[in-house]
Amino acid sequence: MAEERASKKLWDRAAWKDAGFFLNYLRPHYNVFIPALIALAITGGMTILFIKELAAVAGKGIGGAHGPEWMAELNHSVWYLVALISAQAVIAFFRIMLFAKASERALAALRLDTFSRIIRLPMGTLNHRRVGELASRLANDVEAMRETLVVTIPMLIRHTVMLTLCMGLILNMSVKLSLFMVGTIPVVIVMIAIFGARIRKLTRRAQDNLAASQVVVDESLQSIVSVKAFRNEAYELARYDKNLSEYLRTVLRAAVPRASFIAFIIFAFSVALILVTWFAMRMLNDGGIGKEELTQFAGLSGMIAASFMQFPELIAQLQRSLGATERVREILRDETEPEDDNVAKLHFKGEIDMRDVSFAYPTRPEAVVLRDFSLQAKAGQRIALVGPSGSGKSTSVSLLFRFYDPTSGEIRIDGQPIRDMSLTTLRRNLALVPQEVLLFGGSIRENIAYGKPDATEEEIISAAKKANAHDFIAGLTDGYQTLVGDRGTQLSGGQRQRIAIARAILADPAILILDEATSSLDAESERLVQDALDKLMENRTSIIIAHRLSTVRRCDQILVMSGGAILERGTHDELVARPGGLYGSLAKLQLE
Ligand SMILES: Nc1ncnc2c1ncn2[C@@H]1O[C@H](COP(=O)(O)OP(=O)(O)OP(=O)(O)O)[C@@H](O)[C@H]1O
Repeated sequence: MAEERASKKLWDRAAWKDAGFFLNYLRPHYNVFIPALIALAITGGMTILFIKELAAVAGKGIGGAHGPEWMAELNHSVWYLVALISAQAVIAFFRIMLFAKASERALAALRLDTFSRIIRLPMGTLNHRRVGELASRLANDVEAMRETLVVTIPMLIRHTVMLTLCMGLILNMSVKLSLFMVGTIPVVIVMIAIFGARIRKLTRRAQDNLAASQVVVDESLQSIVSVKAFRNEAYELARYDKNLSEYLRTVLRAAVPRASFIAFIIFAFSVALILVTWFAMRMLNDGGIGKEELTQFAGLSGMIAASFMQFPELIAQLQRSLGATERVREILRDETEPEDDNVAKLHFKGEIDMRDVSFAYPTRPEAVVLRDFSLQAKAGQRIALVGPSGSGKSTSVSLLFRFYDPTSGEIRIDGQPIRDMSLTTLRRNLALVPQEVLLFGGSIRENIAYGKPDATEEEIISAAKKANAHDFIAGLTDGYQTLVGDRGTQLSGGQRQRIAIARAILADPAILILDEATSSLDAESERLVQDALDKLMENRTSIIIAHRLSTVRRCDQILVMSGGAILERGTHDELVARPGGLYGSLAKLQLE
């Protein structure tokens, strides 16, 4: 699953090349980032100096130094140590601040860029990629990159500097002892390589299982009403339990190599310690090394071991981050819809001509959803689309918005092919009042102004009045400033619909698409909504995905769809009069 793809080998050159794109975001902050890197190297070096001096003083003291001269030397060393750690603390403060400044700014720019790409992706790509996956890229993958930049890379640099310095210093003290100590390391490296790979693989699988069980939690909580209504709590629990059991099995399987690995590492390090101590004591006995040097050697060796132990985790984190970087990079490479927000405003008359349009969704090219679909509307006409669920009504409308392009045939508005128009001009001339209105978190005012962000207060109120929404809004304590909660749940269906109508009135489109609500409103609410819709449809071309005969009756033309093709077309009276027609039988059913 995702994790499998997320991790990249360190020697994967393509992945590194991909990761290089991030430097473009970091480059503007080099003036801060590079000093931070230098500060990092300096503080790493200071830590080593600190350990070296501390160990030397201890070694000399334990080695038998005493008297006033020694006390003066000791005091001198202590002052030196205090000065050293104070300077280190100050530099560390600035280093962390500088790192945060550079990397957080670069990452914010990357997040903004990524979201701007995602939101401009064409519908086809959005369907293909699934919204949850895209959201997770923005959240998790960029977060993984953040972790790497703010924690992993600084740690890697710090430990590399420290390792190199320590090695240099101990080699300088005693080549023999150093080589003996370093000789124990390859055994540990081989064991890490063998056990580490197996553990990582099993851990990754366990994480996937855990993620799958999390999906069950997310899904069932999102559809909690259905779960409860069907009394399916036990069913969901069983699904969760199944994934959890798989996780448990994998995790426990991973426990065996993990336990062996940890036990072995502890054992191997202890044996190495015994061996090195034995060798060191022999050297001390032979006079090959002094007591002061020996404690220094021990202190620095401790630092080497501590740094060394960090590397496997740091490298694993770097590999995960390389994978995450690649996935973010993929989005940045996806082709987006053109940005043409600054085109001059052009108001259409509203003449629609869809001719012999056929279409299949890019995700399912074998399923033809529209066949030779034709729709002609003069400016100001009302056209109804009726037909069973899945017959292609919504699809034909999404072609008008150019969410997708037809496989064959042509769509023109005011005689111009929409393929040649700017998307902004096209979509600013269209407005959609959907069946189920979801409001954005924000105030009612902002929600109405969504179709025309620069609208004045008067325009907003006038639109709300036409939409029969002003009275109920004015009745709320905060009026137009009332915040609609998570997706506007505190407002009733009819109220939300009237806000959507006000939004469309304000946007003043030449062409209106109306997806009639199927859920029935109470009589009063229905009357208010219908009346608002009638005002909205005045002087505009309207395409109505219709479910009620009352609306259809007054339309200039009705297209009866089935299986992506138009079976019948005409006015209500013409269609009812047609013997054996689908519309006629539907009308009969509804009227009876
Ligand atoms: N994004 C998509 N990707 C692939 N197939 C799709 C997609 N959207 C819809 N379809 C398919 O296209 C066909 C027509 O769907 P469409 O939503 O246009 O029908 P509809 O007449 O509007 O139905 P309803 O009245 O239920 O909304 C259906 O078979 C549907 O499964």
